[in-house]
Amino acid sequence: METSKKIKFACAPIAWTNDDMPELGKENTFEQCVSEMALAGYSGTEIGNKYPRDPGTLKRYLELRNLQVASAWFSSFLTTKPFEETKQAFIEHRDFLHAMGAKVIVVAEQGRSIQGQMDTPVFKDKPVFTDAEWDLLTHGLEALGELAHEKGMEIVYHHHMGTGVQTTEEIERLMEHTAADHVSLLFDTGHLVFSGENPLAIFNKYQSRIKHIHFKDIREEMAKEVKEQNDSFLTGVKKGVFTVPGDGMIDFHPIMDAIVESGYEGWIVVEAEQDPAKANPFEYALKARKYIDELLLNKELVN
Ligand SMILES: O=C1C[C@@H](O)[C@H](O)[C@@H](O)C1=O
Ligand SMILES: [Co+2]
Repeated sequence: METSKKIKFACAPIAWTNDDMPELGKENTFEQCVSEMALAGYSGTEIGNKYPRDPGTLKRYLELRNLQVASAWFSSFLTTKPFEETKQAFIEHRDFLHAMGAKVIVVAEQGRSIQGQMDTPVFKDKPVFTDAEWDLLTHGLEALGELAHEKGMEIVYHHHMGTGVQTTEEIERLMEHTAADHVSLLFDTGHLVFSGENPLAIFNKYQSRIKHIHFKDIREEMAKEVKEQNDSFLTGVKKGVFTVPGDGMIDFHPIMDAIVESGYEGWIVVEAEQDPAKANPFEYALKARKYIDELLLNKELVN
């Protein structure tokens, strides 16, 4: 089997410092984070709160370590705020990512999201969008897609636990009601399996629209406990629901095979948020890199 060299591997800073819960990893510095990513064998990074926001400064730190910017998260509020507010914030984010050389912009709708609420049960109380909210979301995303095109970029929509686009049906509705050339999809293995979806089926169905990938694994017992005990998303993260690929219940072999066979070109980002005091980020980044190398074994590299 052949692997395009155009698949690149990145690491997300969330394993070092968690932007959703800044107390997790507050002792870890930006320079430690990017140095350890590079040392573990990754060629890219996403962007966290501790990263310098000035493109020139950030480039200098990253170039020293041969790291590129894969992308960065953007929270949209298309269902709950006037479009202009999301638009202005999006343009600022787009321009920063463009200056950093990224090609895709991660977008996740946060209208009525419970992903940041410490005490709201993630399985019981996730939002379910009304028809009117779906219209606001799909039309707004298409408009953001057009704004991204102005800079030769794409938006990649991040389905996410505790939001209005989490389940297979919700992802399908989003894909069916948005134009393929305006709205692409981010494929996050951890969120799909945590939610009870079939990641391989989603990948196979939407491979032509998937332009960014997050790899994370699930500790099965913890996921079960979060559901049974009505925990929030953040409590789940603290308990250790997520871990790096190869350390949990997901078999990444058929997933990697499907990605390679599809001719995917872009980033695969190892993004496994857990408490850095319990799971040393450098150790886990290395572990994931080793597992990915095993997944790619016997796959011939071509240009
Ligand atoms: O891509 C992501 C960004 C994080 O902030 C988020 O909570 C995490 O779960 C994720 O998948
Ligand atoms: Co993700």
